[in-house]
Amino acid sequence: MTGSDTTTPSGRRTRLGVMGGTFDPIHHGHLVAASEVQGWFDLDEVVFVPTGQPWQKAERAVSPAEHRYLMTVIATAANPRFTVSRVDIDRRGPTYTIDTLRDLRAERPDADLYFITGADALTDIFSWRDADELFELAHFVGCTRPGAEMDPATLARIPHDRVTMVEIPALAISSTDCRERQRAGQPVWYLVPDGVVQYITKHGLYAPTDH
Ligand SMILES: Nc1ncnc2c1ncn2[C@@H]1O[C@H](COP(=O)(O)OP(=O)(O)OP(=O)(O)O)[C@@H](O)[C@H]1O
Ligand SMILES: O=C(O)c1ccc[n+]([C@@H]2O[C@H](COP(=O)([O-])O)[C@@H](O)[C@H]2O)c1
Repeated sequence: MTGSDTTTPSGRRTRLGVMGGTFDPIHHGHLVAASEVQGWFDLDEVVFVPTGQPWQKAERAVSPAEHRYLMTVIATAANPRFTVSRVDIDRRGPTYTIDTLRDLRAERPDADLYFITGADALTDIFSWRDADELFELAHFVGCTRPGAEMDPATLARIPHDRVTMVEIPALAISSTDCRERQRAGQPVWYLVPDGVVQYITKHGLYAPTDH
């Protein structure tokens, strides 16, 4: 190993977790998953990357990117290892993870990338753009959550040294559930960080008429 590619005090390459999501809104399931994977792989940093245009969610209205970006900043602000990137929201057009990983690699050539995703999202990975190339750019970490186990046939198609499944504490929270609760006037306290509850209220997100 040469001096130019070692950037941590221990001499190993930097490990950068990448947590991509629509985050409409970000919730404690996302934060626990990122925190667990950070510890599991001893990641130096986890960068949260809100999607610009999530093309596979085109059938439903998604909140404006700036709202989703700011809620992600609020939710991650207290953790010194968590950061937020604008690469996907500042790129025009549909968001593809292949572009996310290329952009982050250009920004951080010193780092090994670990893309963190839910098992449900990982099950669909061969429908993503340039799927086979994704595994050359990052190690994939699939988080299982209740009701979202990984399809074994899909798992078998991923190069075995480029994917790890991690069982995280069961947090059956989804953004869909948070939006529906807010629309129904039910509390979202403790499902999302306090600052995100306040942001949702302040900006009138997920109002009853807003579907
Ligand atoms: N409770 C959870 N535990 C672990 N991973 C999760 C959890 N909720 C979401 N994820 C994962 O986080 C990533 C980003 O998720 P996303 O922003 O789409 O949230 P979501 O709750 O699945 O949203 P929606 O209900 O709107 O589809 C995805 O890879 C998803 O699988
Ligand atoms: O690259 C693709 O074609 C692709 C298709 C669907 C989802 N993704 C990524 O998967 C992550 C989770 O997406 P989502 O829609 O479940 O929030 C997020 O980073 C998306 O950009 C990527």
